[in-house]
Amino acid sequence: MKAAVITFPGSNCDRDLAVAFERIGAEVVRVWHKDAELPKGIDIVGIPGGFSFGDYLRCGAIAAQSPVAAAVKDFAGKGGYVIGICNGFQILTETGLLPGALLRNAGLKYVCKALDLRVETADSAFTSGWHKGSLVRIPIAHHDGNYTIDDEGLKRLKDEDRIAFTYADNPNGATADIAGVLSANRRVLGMMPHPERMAEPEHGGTDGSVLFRSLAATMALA
Ligand SMILES: NC(=O)CC[C@H](N)C(=O)O
Repeated sequence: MKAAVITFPGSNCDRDLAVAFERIGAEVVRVWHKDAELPKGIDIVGIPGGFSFGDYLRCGAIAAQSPVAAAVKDFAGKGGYVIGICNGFQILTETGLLPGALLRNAGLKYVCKALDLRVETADSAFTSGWHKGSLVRIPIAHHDGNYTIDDEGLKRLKDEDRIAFTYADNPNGATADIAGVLSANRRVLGMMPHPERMAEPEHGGTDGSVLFRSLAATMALA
């Protein structure tokens, strides 16, 4: 399995995401935001958390205009797997690869804590290691995590079983408690919580590692 991890000016979880991929045996190639092409032969792109371009304009808006974003759109358009975590999720909504938008937290404060998520579907390469309804503990760290989508978009996500995770106790005002969503082909995941920060016993828990192990199992079968 070969993973590309992208770094933007202001990314701060790129190394952590690379380590999480390496722990499942993946070869990781680091990609700079100015690269207009992704490395050959990759199975998945990881867009890490952080504060790309200082969160100016809107979180993820400038990153979504970078040369690498066009390459990621092309990769996803051909059925490639992409995971965007936190700022990565914000970037994926800004590119249009995922629906909805991440607005300022309802409480207007940066929230940084571990909390419980409910796995809403096990039908994806990212969540197949859990059961629908599993409760998992994974941390959040954001000020713009208030996932917002109109009624029609929400209905579509529900009808197509594309809500990956919800918050057990909504920390940011997100529509329908949504913490993570899948693309229509189920190969692009965006999520505000950080599975790479809860992936080793030293992190205080290993629930996040299930996501990476699910991916490894899918890739092994491919
Ligand atoms: N941890 C992160 O990726 C932060 C995301 C984003 N910049 C926010 O604060 O909302």
